[in-house]
Formats: sequence, C-alpha cells, structure tokens
Amino acid sequence: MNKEVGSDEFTGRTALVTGGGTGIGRATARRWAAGGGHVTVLGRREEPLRATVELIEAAGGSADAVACDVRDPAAVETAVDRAAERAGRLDVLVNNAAGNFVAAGEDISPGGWKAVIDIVLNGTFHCTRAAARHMLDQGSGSVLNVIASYAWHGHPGTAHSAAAKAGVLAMTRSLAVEWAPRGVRLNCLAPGPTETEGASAALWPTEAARARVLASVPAGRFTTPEEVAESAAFLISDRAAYITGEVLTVDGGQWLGKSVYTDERVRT
Ligand SMILES: CCCCC/C=C/C(=O)SCCNC(=O)CCNC(=O)[C@H](O)C(C)(C)COP(=O)(O)OP(=O)(O)OC[C@H]1O[C@@H](n2cnc3c(N)ncnc32)[C@H](O)[C@@H]1OP(=O)(O)O
Ligand SMILES: NC(=O)C1=CN([C@@H]2O[C@H](COP(=O)(O)OP(=O)(O)OC[C@H]3O[C@@H](n4cnc5c(N)ncnc54)[C@H](OP(=O)(O)O)[C@@H]3O)[C@@H](O)[C@H]2O)C=CC1
Repeated sequence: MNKEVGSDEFTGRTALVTGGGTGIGRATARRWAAGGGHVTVLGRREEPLRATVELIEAAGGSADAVACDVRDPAAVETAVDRAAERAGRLDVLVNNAAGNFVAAGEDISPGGWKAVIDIVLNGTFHCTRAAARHMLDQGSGSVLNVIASYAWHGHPGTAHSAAAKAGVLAMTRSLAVEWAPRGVRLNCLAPGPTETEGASAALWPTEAARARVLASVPAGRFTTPEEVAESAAFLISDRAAYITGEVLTVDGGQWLGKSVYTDERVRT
C-alpha cells in the first residue's frame, strides 16, 4: 500500500462507516484504511459494499462489509456488535448513510417524510447508540455525523432532510457533552455540493440543476468525496482529540453565500 502522510495513524484501530459502499462513505472508508485501520462498511446493497472492500484490499488495506438497513435497530445492533467483535473494539463510527430527494413541502408524502427522517435521524441514533455501548465500555471513541449546512439555515425543496440533519446536529451536541467525561467525542461534518452518484441523481439530475447548484458556490466548483474524506479523517483522528460537539463545514463558502458586491453586474 502506498505510504503517505499520516499513513499509519489509524493502525490497530477499527471504524464503522455507514453508507460506505458509495460516495463520501467509500472515500472515508478508504482514507481510514490508508491510515492503517480496519474498516467495516455498512449499507443496504451488498454489491457496492463489496466493491469498497475490494478497492481497500487491492490497496493493501483491511476491510469487511455488512448489509444492514440503519432504520432497523435490531439489525443495527447485530451489525455494530459484529464489527466490534471482529477487531475486539470499536474506535470510530461515521454516520454517513442518508436518503434525500427534492420535493416541494406540500408534495412530500407522509411516507417520504418518514423515509428520510428514519434513515437520517433515527438511523444515526440507532448506530450511535449501538456503537457507544462499546466506546463507553472502552472509555474512548469518536463519532462523526455527516450533515449539511441546511441543518442550521434550512433549505426549500429538502425540508425533510434539513429537519433530519438539524436533529442530528442537536443530538451530536447533546451527546458530546453527555459522553465527554467518558472519553467519547462526537462531531459533525457538513460537506458542500459533492460530486457523488447519489447526490447527482437525487439533487442535480439535469445540467440546468447542476449549473444552479454550482452557481451557489463562491469557490466555483463542486468538491470531491476524497476532499471531504480528508476533513473526516482529521475529525476522527487524535489530532482532533480536544474537539467535540463541533461542526466542520467544507463547502467552498456555499452557505455564507455571495455578497451582492462581488457580482460584476452590481459593481458596474
Ligand atoms: C444542494 C446542496 C445540498 C446537498 C445536500 C445533500 C444531501 C444528501 O443527502 S445527498 C445523498 C443523496 N443520496 C440518496 O438520497 C441515496 C439514497 N436514497 C434513497 O434511498 C431514496 O431516495 C429514499 C430516500 C427515498 C429512501 O429509499 P426507500 O425507503 O427505499 O424509499 P421508497 O422508494 O420506498 O420511498 C419511500 C417514500 O418516499 C417517497 N419518495 C421517494 N422518492 C421520492 C421523490 N423523488 N419525490 C417524492 N417522493 C419520493 C415514496 O413515494 C415513498 O412515499 P409513500 O409513497 O408515501 O410511501
Ligand atoms: N453529496 C453531497 O453534495 C452532500 C452530501 N451530504 C451528506 O453526505 C453523506 C453522503 O452522501 P453521498 O455520498 O453524496 O450520497 P450517496 O447516495 O452516495 O450515499 C448514501 C449512502 O447511504 C446508504 N444508505 C441509504 N439509505 C440507507 C439505509 N436505510 N441503511 C443503510 N444505508 C443506507 C446508501 O447505500 P444503500 O443504498 O446501499 O443502502 C449509500 O451508500 C450523506 O449523509 C449526505 O446527506 C451532505 C451535503 C452535501
């Protein structure tokens, strides 16, 4: 495996990444494994999970996969216990799994609302609760919850996801204080528009939609799953040992927005 900066910082540790078969989850799992740690990737579909494991193993890393729906608390508990037992401990949980679609508030059906809240908010709680039992017993651990900046500024068109991510943020801050004396840290990472198949299909399925999203980013570009994974790696590492209950936003300035005075049409 290629040696790189921090390439052994996760050696001897084990992580569980939900939604680890695709996008940001896959990149985060690969980054953890590149740092020498063992990673279990979790998701509903076996095929993308297997592909992540193959990529990691081909690079000389150590990984396994477990198929599980985060909405099922009993299945989550079994999956998390299995991940912890395989390595004898569980050091890191990355709650990255999510479901989303764009719909006007009045068009979101009760079933659609429930699906997103169940995956994002309830699923994050189920995974956190199951992982924390191991971490609190060990007296150490780190949980990273992947949210979005609309958790605090809201977002027309994805009210269900914004509400769910806001719940995750409040849960993160609550449990960060509760579990800090017992050695368990919790933080959030808020990526901006990131080129992934899931997000492209759900959120910018057409060229016009993609251009609108791009126009909202002061940095003028989408980010990549790998770039987001670097920030995730920092927050779950010991380099962030004194950071808990915090949000790191990695969005090219998107949520701050463009000042009207940076727009040529206003200046001239
Ligand atoms: C602009 C920059 C900000 C970017 C922030 C990004 C945030 C992200 O989260 S990106 C991640 C995107 N990735 C995904 O969404 C991938 C996973 N997605 C899914 O699994 C589905 O989209 C899911 C969320 C709908 C959940 O899947 P599942 O439980 O299998 O859902 P069902 O197909 O059974 O549908 C449940 C329910 O939802 C209604 N529904 C589904 N899609 C839509 C839609 N496009 N529009 C409106 N309603 C939808 C569906 O009709 C069902 O409701 P009922 O019919 O009432 O039962
Ligand atoms: N991409 C972007 O622009 C942004 C993304 N984010 C956040 O980043 C994270 C990753 O997003 P991204 O990589 O783009 O999206 P993806 O669609 O690639 O990833 C979502 C993952 O979640 C898994 N998943 C979905 N539902 C469930 C479930 N019920 N149980 C278990 N796993 C599930 C999916 O696997 P499977 O379908 O096999 O279950 C998939 O691997 C999400 O939390 C998202 O909200 C935040 C801001 C911007």
